[in-house]
Amino acid sequence: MSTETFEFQVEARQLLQLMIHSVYSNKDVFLRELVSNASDALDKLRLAKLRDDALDADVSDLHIELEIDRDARTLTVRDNGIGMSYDEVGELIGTIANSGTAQFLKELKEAQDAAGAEGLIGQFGVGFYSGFMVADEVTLVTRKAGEKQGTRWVSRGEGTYTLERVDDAPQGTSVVLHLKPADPDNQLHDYTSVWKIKEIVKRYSDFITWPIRLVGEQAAKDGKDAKGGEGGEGDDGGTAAPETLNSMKALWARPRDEVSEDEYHELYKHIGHDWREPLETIQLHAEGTFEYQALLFLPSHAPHDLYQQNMRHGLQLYVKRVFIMDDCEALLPAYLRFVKGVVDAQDLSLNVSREILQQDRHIRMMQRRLTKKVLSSVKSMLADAPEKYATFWREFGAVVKEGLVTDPDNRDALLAVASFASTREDDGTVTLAQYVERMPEDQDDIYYVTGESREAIVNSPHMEAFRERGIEVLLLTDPVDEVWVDAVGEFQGKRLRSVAKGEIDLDTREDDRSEDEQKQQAEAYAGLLGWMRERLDDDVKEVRLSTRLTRSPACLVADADDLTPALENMYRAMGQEVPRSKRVLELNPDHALVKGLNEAYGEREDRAELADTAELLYTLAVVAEGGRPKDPSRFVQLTADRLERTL
Ligand SMILES: Nc1ncnc2c1ncn2[C@@H]1O[C@H](COP(=O)(O)OP(=O)(O)OP(=O)(O)O)[C@@H](O)[C@H]1O
Repeated sequence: MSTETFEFQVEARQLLQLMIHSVYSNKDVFLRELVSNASDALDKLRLAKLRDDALDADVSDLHIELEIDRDARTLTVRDNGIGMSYDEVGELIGTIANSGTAQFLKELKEAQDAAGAEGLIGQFGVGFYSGFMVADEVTLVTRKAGEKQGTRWVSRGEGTYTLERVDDAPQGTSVVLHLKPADPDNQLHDYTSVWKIKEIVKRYSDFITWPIRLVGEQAAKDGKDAKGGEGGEGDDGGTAAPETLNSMKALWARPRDEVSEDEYHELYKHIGHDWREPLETIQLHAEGTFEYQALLFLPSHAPHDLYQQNMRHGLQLYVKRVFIMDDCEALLPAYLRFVKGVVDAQDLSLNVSREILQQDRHIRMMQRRLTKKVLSSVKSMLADAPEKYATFWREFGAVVKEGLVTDPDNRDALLAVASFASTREDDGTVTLAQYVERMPEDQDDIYYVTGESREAIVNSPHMEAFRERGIEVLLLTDPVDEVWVDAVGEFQGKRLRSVAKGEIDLDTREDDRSEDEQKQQAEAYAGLLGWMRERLDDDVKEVRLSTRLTRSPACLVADADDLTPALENMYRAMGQEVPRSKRVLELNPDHALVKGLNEAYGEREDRAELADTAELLYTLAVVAEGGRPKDPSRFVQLTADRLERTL
């Protein structure tokens, strides 16, 4: 058979280099990764056979084998699972499909220290490549279930790999690692040691639901040594039955006090494809007519693909201990798509499909229950483990808030755990309940401001009167914030109000201007305001005096039920037609520029010059809220012209 040589895709090559020069200090985990892949392959074969009994594959003794050959210095990880076709090997092993990988590699390069790199590496599909941490050559032989011919893949991890068709491949996949010399100073242990392999399996893969067997001469020999026998050269001991190294206990079915945190964490890493510890473990046993067990994990970091359509969900569905599917999106609402774990149901058909799940009444009940359980766990974190909660909310808050719009049934539970940056908090966040609690008695509404970043909004003109009066304002900077505040509307009877919308009437609070004075002022400005409205007719629907401003000359506000510019843009980005809504220009009657303009308006007949100033004032308001002037060069020209006159 001919052997073809191929080049790794660029990203794959970069990742391999990282593996070879090992950014990851704990090299033992390579075995966990290979066993994890083998276990997935067995799950897939069992399922494929279940769906198609005619599939030419033997599922009578599905298992994983580990074989040590000390003389050849090889360790083999073998499964009799689904296998891969010739093309699949090239696609799956030669390239990296994960779109976040480029981003990951960039970040990895930027991560100065090894700890940072270790943290990053766990998020990506580097599983198989981790073999190159301990081996200088890897050979993979595989045969896809139902196919006659197999494939051999060989690589030294240096840019190329070879592929060759083979006739005598057994069912499944075997990965032969040609081990590097042991180097204990760099945590590169001797992986031909039976003791070491047993230890690693016990630590990282005990819960794997398939038997992991130690086979071959070395196993028998060392096993005998351990029992006190002479062992030694020439004793082949090959007749001993293979030993199963893992307990295979489904962790989700065991009482919580019998399982250590470490064991849970290893399961999380297996199903979550994450090398880091989870933030929280949540267990649920539902008894009754529809029985199921769930073991859910909240990760400690948001994955890179959290906002991508094809994001890999981390929920696995089992039916009576049989793995049915990965990425089971029907079990939790989309706003909890980052939750990983296992749900094992007793009374579902093994043939259940995604389409059926979407409509199944029991699944919907399960989804409701699991959602409530996750939200109540977050609530407990908020109350009892504020730092954990802070991490959770920093990583996932923006996604969870989607639920405020899409899941009205759980809105109260979501509002109870949601928290927000605020003008009163430098780093931390405040919940709505806390906000209301510390609101002064004469304040009726909950105020918020939306925008791209804290820096961009905290000093916006709209905030001036609030700052002056010490009124707390929530700083909402996630795109979804614009949407949920409208959908939710109020909390504990208090309206949620944007500081940039509608007329803000802070006058019920002690005001420094009497009503008479206000009236006089209104009359004094009436002419200017009317004239400006006409001049700026293309952009604004009203020009009025402001109660918001203390330092800036002008700002733009929307009417209470108008869309904000950010929302308009969002709808347009989604392809919806929305008319551009004109806004209201508010002027600060205490600002010298506005006063001067009003006087000039009263005195001058020729208003051409004033019209330019009015336009400038409007554009300043646009710029102040982070917008772009409609005609930037004209704006610069007008400004430069006026600056020049001040010299
Ligand atoms: N033993 C195996 N049997 C069958 N297919 C395998 C085996 N090992 C790997 N594969 C295939 O190769 C793909 C890539 O494996 P790899 O370990 O690089 O990443 P992964 O398992 O998808 O992700 P992660 O590393 O995050 O677990 C797998 O998704 C699987 O389709």
